[in-house]
Amino acid sequence: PARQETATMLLPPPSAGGGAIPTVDMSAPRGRGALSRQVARACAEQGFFRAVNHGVPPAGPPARLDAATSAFFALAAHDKQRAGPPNPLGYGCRSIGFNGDVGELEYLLLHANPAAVAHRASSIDTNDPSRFSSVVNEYVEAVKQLACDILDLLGEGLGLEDPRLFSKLITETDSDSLLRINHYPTKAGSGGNPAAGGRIGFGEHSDPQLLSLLRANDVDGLQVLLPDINGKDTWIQVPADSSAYFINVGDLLQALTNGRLVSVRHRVIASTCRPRLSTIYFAAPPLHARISALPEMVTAGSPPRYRSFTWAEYKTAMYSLRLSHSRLDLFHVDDDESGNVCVCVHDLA
Ligand SMILES: C=C1C[C@]23C[C@@]1(O)CC[C@H]2[C@@]12CC[C@H](O)[C@@](C)(C(=O)O1)[C@H]2[C@@H]3C(=O)O
Ligand SMILES: O=C(O)CCC(=O)C(=O)O
Ligand SMILES: [Fe+2]
Repeated sequence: PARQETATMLLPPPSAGGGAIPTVDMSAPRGRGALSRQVARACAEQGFFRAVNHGVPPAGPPARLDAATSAFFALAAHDKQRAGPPNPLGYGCRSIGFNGDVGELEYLLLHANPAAVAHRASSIDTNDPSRFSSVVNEYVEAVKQLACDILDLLGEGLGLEDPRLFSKLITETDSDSLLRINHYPTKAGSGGNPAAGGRIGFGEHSDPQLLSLLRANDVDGLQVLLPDINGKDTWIQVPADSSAYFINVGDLLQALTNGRLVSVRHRVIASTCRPRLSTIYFAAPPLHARISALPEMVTAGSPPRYRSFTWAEYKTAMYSLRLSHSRLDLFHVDDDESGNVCVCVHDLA
């Protein structure tokens, strides 16, 4: 079996990432066309970018959510456990998913719809659950708007017949989007010594959904796996920036675009001296949404790479697998099959 990273393993130093990670100014200083091409290019080449001037005021919903979630993580362990164990939603500590993955973190995983948030809030903030719900809901609204803007830019940049197709998937009332808040505490006893060694905070993986929008405090730790100039995959350190959103392509966007956009692998190395707090919005379609390559993304030279599946089917597969599994591979069509489909598409054109 493949060797799994353990929570205490020492890791080779990552490369400094400043140059390799694209920054996108969402205020479109060079116009919307240039912006949509830049977003599409970053998602095709790196599957990852840093969004600045994104229009979500840091002192507004993000600050209120950070205050509410920090107050929760500061509670005594038995009070936090009222919101757990994760099923997979709820409060979790160290254990990730159902298949034995662990990391040096605790977290809250919430369904992003208001009814689900209200249901959970009573076990998270026993004093004022409705305040907790409204803080989460206003954050979700703000970040969903940003997700829609980015998905529309992608639709335009890729030249889709319906450029709103991606954003429509996440604005459906039964969309399956999630909000995750991760807290990586410092290691007790390390004495704030940064040389104490890297610990796996959140192991290597790709995000299964369409698009993820991550905001974190000023503590480093996020790394993305990108090819270096010789094409060798290398872990790149993402410098912390609490004023930015870090955007990554998820597996579903890779499947819909027939591999034009890439679902980037990433991980978190927990700092030994300062706690990291990160919040990730995973934009997802409804469970019944069917995912297959868009006709614009299929050509004679680029036949369908993945067989069609629903988001519900994909979720069932993903929950049966370890975090590091490349789960999209399960849906890969073999070369013979894709050759046949390609002939059909060509004939119909
Ligand atoms: C080990 C697992 C945790 C995870 C479900 C899975 O079986 C494989 C995918 C994992 C992941 C990674 C991105 C997100 O943090 C997450 C919420 C998701 O949708 O897929 C987690 C899942 C989880 O923690 O439940
Ligand atoms: O906590 C982070 O900074 C990233 C975690 C992550 O990749 C995830 O929750 O899917
Ligand atoms: Fe992730």
